[in-house]
Amino acid sequence: MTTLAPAKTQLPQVTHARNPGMALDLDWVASVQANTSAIERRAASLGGRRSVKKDYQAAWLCKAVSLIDLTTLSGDDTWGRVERLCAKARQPVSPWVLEKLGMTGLTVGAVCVYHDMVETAVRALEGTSIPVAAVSTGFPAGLSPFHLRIAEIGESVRAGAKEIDIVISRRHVLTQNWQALYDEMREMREACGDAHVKAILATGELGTLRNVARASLVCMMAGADFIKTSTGKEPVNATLPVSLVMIRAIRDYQDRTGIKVGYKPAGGIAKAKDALLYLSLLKDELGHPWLQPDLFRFGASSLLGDIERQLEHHLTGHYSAANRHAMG
Ligand SMILES: O=C[C@H](O)COP(=O)(O)O
Repeated sequence: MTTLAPAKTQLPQVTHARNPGMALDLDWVASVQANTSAIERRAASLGGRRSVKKDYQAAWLCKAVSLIDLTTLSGDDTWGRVERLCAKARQPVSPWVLEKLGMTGLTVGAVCVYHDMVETAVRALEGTSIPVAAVSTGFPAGLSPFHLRIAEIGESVRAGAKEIDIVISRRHVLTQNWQALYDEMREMREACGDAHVKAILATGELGTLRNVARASLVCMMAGADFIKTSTGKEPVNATLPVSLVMIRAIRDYQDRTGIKVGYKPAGGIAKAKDALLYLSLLKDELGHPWLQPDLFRFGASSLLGDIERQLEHHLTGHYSAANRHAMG
């Protein structure tokens, strides 16, 4: 695996490239393979290696911050919690860290909340360019009546969400009903209007890596702007093997259509070193264009806390008492 070179200190704004999609190509879907043992071997080889030289680490950790969809998706979310999250999204790391690194204007990629919290988040982020992402469509199971899932997307867009994270019907994948998956995704895409759409595959519930690869492809054909691993609520969420499969599906889709689709691993990514591993994997497999918020996000509720601790350690050589306490 190659190491990451120094990260640029000037951070780009989020722009939203769109995937127009294409007609469902069932022959292409049928031809998709996934060699599980080769994928698992490759994923295992990634874990043990340093992905970023020590000197570049702080800048890359800040880069990772700019790629986070800072998330709260809990049944006990309150408006106050969402407002605090948005304050953190505006200023994710201390000003002295940015000053030391010669950076300005670092924010997270987006704030991700349930539909009910969209208006609060939009208000709390006023004056910034940080988009609000809503998990709509009966998140996390996606089993509410279809017309209600479509209506929920419309409500979230009207409330100000610029990004909609939809969940697919896992049963369409498990029964290999690619037409149904395509039609569902297409209709959800249309309901999003100008909002950016991320398709959550819930890969931990799809059975095989081949199913993950095929579902990725069908969602991209139907116009998903991003494909996302998980809701964070499945027993198994983002993993490296699943990421390899989805990233390679994105690469194949781009090779054939010229269209770049984004990738969002989500669920259980809580360590700074894992974030760097994902960035390194992305650079190896897709190249630099994907290391930007319009083509890559981490869906994460607690990653930022660990990145802050690692930045502090990196820049001062020690952890403060507060951070030692937070680490347990
Ligand atoms: O989409 C984001 C995930 O729900 C976040 O999962 P996490 O709480 O394990 O970081």
